[in-house]
Amino acid sequence: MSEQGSRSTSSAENPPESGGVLFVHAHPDDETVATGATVAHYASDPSVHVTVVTCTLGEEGEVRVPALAGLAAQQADQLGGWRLSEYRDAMRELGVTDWNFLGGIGRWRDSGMMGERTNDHPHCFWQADIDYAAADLVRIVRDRRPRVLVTYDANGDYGHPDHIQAHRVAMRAADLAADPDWRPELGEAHEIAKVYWKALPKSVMRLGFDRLHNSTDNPFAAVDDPDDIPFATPDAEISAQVRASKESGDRKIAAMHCYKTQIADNDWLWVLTATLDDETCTTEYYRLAKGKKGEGSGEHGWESGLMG
Ligand SMILES: CC(=O)N[C@H]1[C@@H](O[C@@H]2[C@H](O)[C@H](O)[C@@H](O)[C@H](O)[C@H]2O)O[C@H](CO)[C@@H](O)[C@@H]1O
Ligand SMILES: [Zn+2]
Repeated sequence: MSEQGSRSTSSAENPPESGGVLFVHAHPDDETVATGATVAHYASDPSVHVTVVTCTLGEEGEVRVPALAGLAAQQADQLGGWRLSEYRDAMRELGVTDWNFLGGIGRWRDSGMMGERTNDHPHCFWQADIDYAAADLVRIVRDRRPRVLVTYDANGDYGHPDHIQAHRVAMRAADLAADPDWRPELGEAHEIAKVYWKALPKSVMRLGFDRLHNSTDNPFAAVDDPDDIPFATPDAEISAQVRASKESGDRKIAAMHCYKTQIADNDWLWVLTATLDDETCTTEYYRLAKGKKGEGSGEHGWESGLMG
């Protein structure tokens, strides 16, 4: 039994070098919104062990359910516990049993948006020493021995401090886990074969940008040209396109519905989901940051999965 979740298979059923995939995310809901269809896809594959590590409880988040407003950080400061319950429901919808919080539940606090006073909180993730925080992830890597790691790029996708820190800690842990001379008491060294960063192709960004143009809750309302949106990736730099099955897509949507405090019923994410076809919503993209690209196909030679 891992610290918080329970491993779906014992190491005997899940030999160390089998196709394990480790997702490292910053807040409860990122694993679903950013990679939920991919997580559900592999969680349904008996030959792949899925491990999710989330770095904070999301204590500084907004509360988009009026009746729960009192949970906010500036009031009862109980949002972290509430988001933990949302997270556990979402894990169930995605079919993930091996879920974990970095360093244990509550170890690292949500840092708030870049530049906010909360970035200085002594227990926030943005203040974490990288090697110190990475040690807990090395322990998980050396125990689960995944073939693939998925996290964010160096900008943390969109520049949130916890996302940037999740990238730094995940990449550092991948390096340290492979070094047999580094903290051998944390387990036998293990080298992760492939590292992917979640990515959004510019072509998909443009499609979403146009569809959101008339939405009342449009986070990109001030942007004139989708090419000015910094976190989209040129299609040619994308390595993998994971087209999830309808079942995995349905699991992603069900998991998104678990996060009522973060994704309100009128949220732009639902507007986008409603206006795009199912396949666009449940197709997720990745850039290969380390390792050998598997066989690709189509116009861009994209891989269709991560485990090749
Ligand atoms: C998707 C994600 O990473 N969400 C973070 C983010 O949430 C944003 C924040 O509440 C901001 O104030 C809002 O304007 C914006 O709409 C939200 O996406 O930052 C939160 C605080 O660190 C974090 O809890 C949330 O998970
Ligand atoms: Zn986040």
